[in-house]
Amino acid sequence: MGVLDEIIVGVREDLAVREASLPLRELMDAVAQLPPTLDPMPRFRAPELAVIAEVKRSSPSKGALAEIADPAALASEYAAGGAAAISVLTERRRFGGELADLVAVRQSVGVPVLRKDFMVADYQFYEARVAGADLVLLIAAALTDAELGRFLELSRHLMLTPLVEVHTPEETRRAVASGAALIGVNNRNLQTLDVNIAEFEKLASLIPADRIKVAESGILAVGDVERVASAGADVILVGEALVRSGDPRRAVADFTAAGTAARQR
Ligand SMILES: O=P(O)(O)OC[C@@H](O)[C@@H](O)c1c[nH]c2ccccc12
Repeated sequence: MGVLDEIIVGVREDLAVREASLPLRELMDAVAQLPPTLDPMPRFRAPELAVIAEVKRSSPSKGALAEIADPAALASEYAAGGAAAISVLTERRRFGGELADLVAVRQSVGVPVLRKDFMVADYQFYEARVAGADLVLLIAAALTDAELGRFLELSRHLMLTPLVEVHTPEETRRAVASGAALIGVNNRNLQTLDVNIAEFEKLASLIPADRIKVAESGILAVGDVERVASAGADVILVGEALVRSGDPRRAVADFTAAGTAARQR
């Protein structure tokens, strides 16, 4: 079993516990009372490179990355640096996150918030919406075509913007065929955890011009930002480099400026 499959086993166990204490029916009732979500697409379509800045405590590949006692404070710094959106990892066992982090972040920033998790059941989408998410991640490698189609539909129904993540040519083809407007190339293979930012360069050419392209993972320095921006990234998703930077506001601003300049060359 690869790392992705192992993570999903744990995700399903944790999900069963939450579902037993808060039934889906109650989440569905709560959804009806919510204000509309924020639409990230206008900013993602702007000429400036967009940075999705991630709140990430640890990862299966690197272990502990940063303490992050106050995710809301970190997110405020990201927003002040010009982040187009904030990603919050809510997976507990391997990434040290929880849904409460997303609730706190939502209350502290005015930009769209992505629930970054392993979405495998309807329940998680209702949960994301009630917690205040505007976007959700759909990992093509973890979903059948039928599931992908169903979750895209459910996202639309809940006014959540889906980010469909791919890592192979075949997954890219599936994501394009699904009609997803926002497609992310994960430079990290989630089964082996190998990272190579050349993955974005390879797969970006398979994504039609009418979709928004996101480069995810392994973007550690300004040179990496320039490289993926030159290869056509509209958006970058960055965790490690920002949580370890010491000055997250500045780091987001620097990446945005470098990527924007590279796009204009
Ligand atoms: O910390 P990095 O290398 O900048 O990566 C951020 C983000 O791309 C990564 O956390 C990620 C991308 N896709 C995922 C799917 C699940 C968990 C995590 C991820």
